[in-house]
Amino acid sequence: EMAAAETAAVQQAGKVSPEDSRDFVVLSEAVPDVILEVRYYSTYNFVGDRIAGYEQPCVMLTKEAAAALKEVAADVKKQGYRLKIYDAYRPQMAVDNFVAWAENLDDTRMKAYFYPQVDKTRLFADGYIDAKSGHSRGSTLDLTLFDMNTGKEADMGGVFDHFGVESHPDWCGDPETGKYTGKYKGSKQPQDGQINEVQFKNRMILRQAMLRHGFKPLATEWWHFTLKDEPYPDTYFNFKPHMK
Ligand SMILES: C[C@@H](N)C(=O)N[C@H](C)C(=O)O
Ligand SMILES: [Zn+2]
Repeated sequence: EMAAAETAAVQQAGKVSPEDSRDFVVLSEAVPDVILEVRYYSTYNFVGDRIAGYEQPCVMLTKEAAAALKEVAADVKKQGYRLKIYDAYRPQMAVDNFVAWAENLDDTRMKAYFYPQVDKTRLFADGYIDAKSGHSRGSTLDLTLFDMNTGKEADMGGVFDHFGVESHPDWCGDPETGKYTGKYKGSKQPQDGQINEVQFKNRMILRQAMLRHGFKPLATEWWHFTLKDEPYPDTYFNFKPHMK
């Protein structure tokens, strides 16, 4: 056990125990406007089972990330949307569950739904799942827009955790300029999975809102963002998400 002085020194150095949830908030309390669909608590995810550590249908983030997300929620609300959250803080034990699942190549129960074109052996190598995930640092989340006019999710031309090039933010357009091209990286005309201009623009509405309030994107997944100034860039937390 750590001596009190040692604990204080560790805290001062900006380090924190992976079990310490003190700086985390429950998202539905911090940002009541969000809609939750906790896919790793359910079995409708790329594994097909509830994921280790998800014992409550509860979503947590660092208080810093939640504060930024609250601004995003207000921003998109003015545009007629709410935020729908699929995952946020993810304990390391859940990521370890993904790794163990990936090692069992016989288990492809959910392939048709989540990685139809990508070989299971490539999911980590191609950047769709990380063995050390930003999600475990507590300031990363997966989300989409919910359109309040239609009462449905905005049409993104693809769904959360669809692992494949069709989910790359530069699929069929340039996310830097927001311009739709219908092509992949300016050249290849996609045979399958082409998204239309409305779908590309919907991805951009989400992306622009997230970037305006301090988040950065990921090159492989349009739904995934990390707080740029994340408070724990080196800590991979491992407590189970819980209502406080
Ligand atoms: C598993 C998927 N939802 C995801 O979060 N992928 C990124 C790359 C991660 O594992 O951090
Ligand atoms: Zn993610």
